[in-house]
Amino acid sequence: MSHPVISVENLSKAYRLGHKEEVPDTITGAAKNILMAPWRNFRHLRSHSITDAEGGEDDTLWALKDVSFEINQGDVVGIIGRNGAGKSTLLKVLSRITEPTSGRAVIRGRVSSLLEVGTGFHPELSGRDNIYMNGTILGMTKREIDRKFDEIVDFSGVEKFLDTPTKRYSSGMQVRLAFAVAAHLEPEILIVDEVLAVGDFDFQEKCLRKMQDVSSSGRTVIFVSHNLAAIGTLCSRAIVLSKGAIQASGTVSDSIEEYLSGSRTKISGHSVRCGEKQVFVVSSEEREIHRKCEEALSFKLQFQTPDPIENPSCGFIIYDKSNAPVVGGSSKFQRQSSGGCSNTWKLTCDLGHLPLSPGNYTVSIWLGTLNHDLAKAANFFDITIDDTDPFNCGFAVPKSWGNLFWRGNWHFEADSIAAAQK
Ligand SMILES: Nc1ncnc2c1ncn2[C@@H]1O[C@H](COP(=O)(O)OP(=O)(O)OP(=O)(O)O)[C@@H](O)[C@H]1O
Repeated sequence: MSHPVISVENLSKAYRLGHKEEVPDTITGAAKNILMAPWRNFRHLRSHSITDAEGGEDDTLWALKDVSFEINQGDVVGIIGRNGAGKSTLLKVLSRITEPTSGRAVIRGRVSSLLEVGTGFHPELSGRDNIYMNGTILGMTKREIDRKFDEIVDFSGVEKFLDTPTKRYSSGMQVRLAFAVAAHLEPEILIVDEVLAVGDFDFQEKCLRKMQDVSSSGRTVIFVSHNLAAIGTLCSRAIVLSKGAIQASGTVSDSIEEYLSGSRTKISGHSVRCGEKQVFVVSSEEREIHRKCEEALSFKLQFQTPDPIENPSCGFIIYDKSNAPVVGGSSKFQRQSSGGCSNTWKLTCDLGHLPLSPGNYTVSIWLGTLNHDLAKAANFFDITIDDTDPFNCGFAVPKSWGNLFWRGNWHFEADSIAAAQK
């Protein structure tokens, strides 16, 4: 049976605003940090009591506030949250790069982490020396590192620069080597912060595959990313952080749903499962569209797919309150798509001046390619048409007309011949 390898209890981390904490950018610095921790904590307690005595903590920012969770051996856990939610701070505490202000994180196993660019490398040492230094810190013998060395170099693609100090590497090269080192040195727990933001598509793919390999060999992976589709593909569960606290924790699908629904920017979203572990994330800019009759109607979607797709297509059906379809359309039937290949797409669908009668409607959407279905989402967003007198004539459109009203061109002519014959 799997047992907890990480137990986080009431973990909090405060930063003083305007007093940027020095975060070590090398493993040696991190080791020094750990040795200095008791002294810093003592200083922190003193400064806290001084601040309290002065009656204010206004300059304190809680990057993490009372966070508790457990992670079992073999779990692959995604950490998601908006910018500034505390994700990187949590990973830094788990990697012992920074000390918590209160609470604790108990880690059982050898941790290897890929945090911010440059963390974990000594800038003056060559790529080669950094590989050996990291392996040694992880408790590996020289022979063990020798065995992994070629694989690391091959994965990172920095062979030509192995004897160059890493401070001369581009940020992309540093991340490539750092990920290769972190993932190949057989850690029991692999912690990775947003590796997918750097590097080209092939490298991102390679990283995801490597993390999958690490997890399938029973190791624990903790992975921070803003790429929700990648989190869905890789992780078995997810934790959502919001303003330093846990907003949700559970299955990836539920957590992503919760994350998208809690958005301050009013982005609504659905994560739709297709296949075993694949999560397809779709978000719309508005959850409720309010329009006047015949006012131009459009909707915008963003979607991420686990694998890149070509020629995406979108369809929609608008339903009335009794769930009867009113009208639908599809870019596939109109053979309108986009060239290119990507796993992140933005779409604007312009419906023009659709003459919907006043009332409430729901919209379901379909996404796919010209040849395949990818996902369907019912009740994706609502449309409310909220004026009752589109003709501006003092009469409401009767419900009995149905869900569409029509603005025809009416030509009346007095039929004078017929009138004369009477
Ligand atoms: N070394 C530091 N000194 C002072 N404040 C910090 C420090 N590191 C982080 N913070 C603050 O703590 C909060 C949480 O930051 P953190 O980097 O953990 O967020 P995040 O969720 O990783 O964000 P992002 O998605 O943008 O990377 C932010 O308000 C940030 O400004």
